[in-house]
Amino acid sequence: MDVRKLFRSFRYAGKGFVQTVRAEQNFRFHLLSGAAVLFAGWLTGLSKAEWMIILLLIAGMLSLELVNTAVERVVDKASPEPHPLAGQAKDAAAAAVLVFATSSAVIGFMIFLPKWWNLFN
Ligand SMILES: Nc1ncnc2c1ncn2[C@@H]1O[C@H](COP(=O)(O)OP(=O)(O)OP(=O)(O)O)[C@@H](O)[C@H]1O
Repeated sequence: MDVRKLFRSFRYAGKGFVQTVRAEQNFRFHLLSGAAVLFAGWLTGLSKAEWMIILLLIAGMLSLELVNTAVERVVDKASPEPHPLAGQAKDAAAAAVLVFATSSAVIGFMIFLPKWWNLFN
């Protein structure tokens, strides 16, 4: 196993993460939202299973946003001029983010709302 190659891959991944934080407002929004959900989870108190679901949703959301950014970059490079297929590729990637964000929000409310309800009743 080539350990240097492995570390190089980690470095490239870190670079991609930092570049996306700098360039993409949506990604910064999702990062902040994820941090807010973690804080809310800490305040509310979650079971181990609930923490695993929340962590999976946050990681999934951030990963999808990174892939969406990659699609945008590739499309911009491959098709700088407007083209219906280029538009469809970007719209499909954006739709993937929206589908995951919506289901994550619903699952998040299903976890948090009953706890908050019990807290205030
Ligand atoms: N090369 C293209 N050909 C056809 N339509 C495009 C093209 N580039 C972008 N579009 C259309 O414009 C929309 C917005 O694209 P754009 O790349 O500007 O995304 P954005 O939402 O502004 O992303 P960001 O602000 O994260 O860069 C796309 O979803 C697509 O419908």
